[in-house]
Order: sequence, then structure tokens, then C-alpha cells
Amino acid sequence: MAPAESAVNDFDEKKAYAAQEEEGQKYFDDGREIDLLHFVYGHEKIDEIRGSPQKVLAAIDEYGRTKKYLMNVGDDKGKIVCDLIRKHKPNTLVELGGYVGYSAVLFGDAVRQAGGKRLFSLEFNPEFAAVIMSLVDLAGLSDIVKVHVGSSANSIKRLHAAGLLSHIDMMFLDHSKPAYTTDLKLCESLNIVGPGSVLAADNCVKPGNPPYLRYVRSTVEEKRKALELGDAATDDKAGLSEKYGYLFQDAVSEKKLGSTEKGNPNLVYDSKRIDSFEPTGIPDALEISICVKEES
Ligand SMILES: C[S@@+](CC[C@H](N)C(=O)[O-])C[C@H]1O[C@@H](n2cnc3c(N)ncnc32)[C@H](O)[C@@H]1O
Repeated sequence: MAPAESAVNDFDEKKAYAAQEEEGQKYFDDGREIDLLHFVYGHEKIDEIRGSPQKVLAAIDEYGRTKKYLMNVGDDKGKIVCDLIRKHKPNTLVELGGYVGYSAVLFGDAVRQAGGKRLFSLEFNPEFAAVIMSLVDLAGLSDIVKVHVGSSANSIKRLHAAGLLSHIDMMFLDHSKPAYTTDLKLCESLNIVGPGSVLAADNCVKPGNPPYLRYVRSTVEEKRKALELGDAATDDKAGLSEKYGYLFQDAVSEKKLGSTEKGNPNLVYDSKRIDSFEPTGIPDALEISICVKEES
């Protein structure tokens, strides 16, 4: 594994979002997502915002700064993924976890500018999905961004079965932490992640995701061995606890994870961590993993 890279040295405090609520207090799904819609559509500059992805993002950032914390990828980590989009020019980008559409608007715009065709935003909360659709439409990106409501695993299976998803050029993982590994293995088993696929996984420091990092940083030999050893060695939840994701108990249930696929141990990833910041200024990192080949 390559050493961690630092994309940004300093955080610009002027753009910091309101702090995330203290532990035990709600920091999402308390009405703020609908409040955000009222804020954006009631904005004095709504006529300029219409049709401009950058201005939609600026309005969401303004809400995060002046009203309430929002669990968006934010400007700093967002730039790292946009650079990857410019470099790799994905035709199809899949994001796991859409929330209010910040990343869908940011990356949907970058995919369009890079000549790509589609961003699938997979979100299990139907209210959040409705907010994404509304802001994507406001940004003029409805042709590129398609929102699918349901657990990510079920949406991936459905899109694949319908012939709409045959190869994932880029995937942004930003949903419940245990599902990063189970969804990646599902995509490997369906053969829609393979050589050429680029994975960008958010929150690899805050709160962290040990099983996912272990998996993408493992050698082919280690993965084959883990499969031989069976369940304990391939436990995608080992090392995770409640601090590794909201709705943790709910998120680890079979129903929500929706997949027990074993993945493809023969895929080789070139994986590295890039240090950056949450929109609040708290340090975090993305793990960027490029699938370079499949060993026989
Ligand atoms: C951190 S937020 C996503 C933020 C968004 N990517 C952004 O940067 O603008 C995580 C989202 O994932 C959704 N989610 C969590 N587990 C999921 C799953 N298994 N399938 C689909 N969505 C999920 C949550 O409802 C939440 O909206």
C-alpha cells in the first residue's frame, strides 16, 4: 500500500459548516433536510441558482454554515473526487448514499464536463431521495443523475438485472460503514467492478472503516486464504462498532446489507489514503482504490 497523501494542508475556517451535534443528539433526519429545500428555494438569489450546479452547491454550503450541520462530503474531499473524475473520465459513476444530493450535484456536474453519461445515486431514505431529485433538477442535472430509492445492494442488483449497470467506472462509497465491504463484494461477484474501476471511499478516518480498508489493501493471496478460512476471516463487520456509523444496528441487519456475496479475491487494487477535511474542518480521509488487474 502506498503511503497516505495529503491533498490539502490547511482548512479554510471561513467556509466551516456548523459543528456536528454532540453524541446522542440527532444530526440528520430531524426535519433539516426539508428545511434545506425551503432555504434554497426561498433564497433571494433563486433565479441565479436555477440551472447552476455551483450555485446550488453554494446554497447548500450556506445552509450548512449558517443553519445546521449537514453530513455532506463537502468542498475539500469533493475536490479530490472531482480531480479523479477529470483524470479517469468515468462514463458511469455510482454513489452509495446520496443524502440531500450535494455529492450527486458536484460529481454529476463533473461527470458531465468529463464527457460521461450517468451518475446513479443510491439512497434508502425516500424523503432524502426526494430532496436529491429536487436539487438535482434545480441544478439542471436530471439527464445525468438518476436517483434510485432502496438499499444500495438491492438497487445494484436491480440495475444490473435490468441491463442498466454492466460496468462501474467509478464508485463513491458514502453510506453505512458495514455496507462498504458487502456492496463492493457484491459488485465484484456481479463482475461490474473489475480492472479499470476506481473506488473512492469516504470517512476512512472519521469515523473510519477497518474491515473495508483491510479488504481493499489485502493481497490476492490474503483474500484467497481468508475465503478458505471461512466466516470469521471474512467478517465484514469485524472491527466496526456503533461509532462506525449511524443506525448501526439497523444498517448491519441482513435486510439492509442485502448481500452476503464473497467477492472476487483475484482482483488487485492499488489503494492509498488521501488526507483531507470534513466540511466542519475535522480531519478525515478518502481511500482511493484502483482495480489494476485480475490474477488468474
Ligand atoms: C453521509 S450521507 C451521504 C452524503 C452524500 N454522499 C454527500 O456527500 O452529499 C449517507 C447516506 O447514506 C444513506 N444510506 C445509508 N445506508 C444505506 C444503504 N445501505 N443503502 C442506501 N443508502 C444508504 C443514508 O440514508 C444517508 O442519506
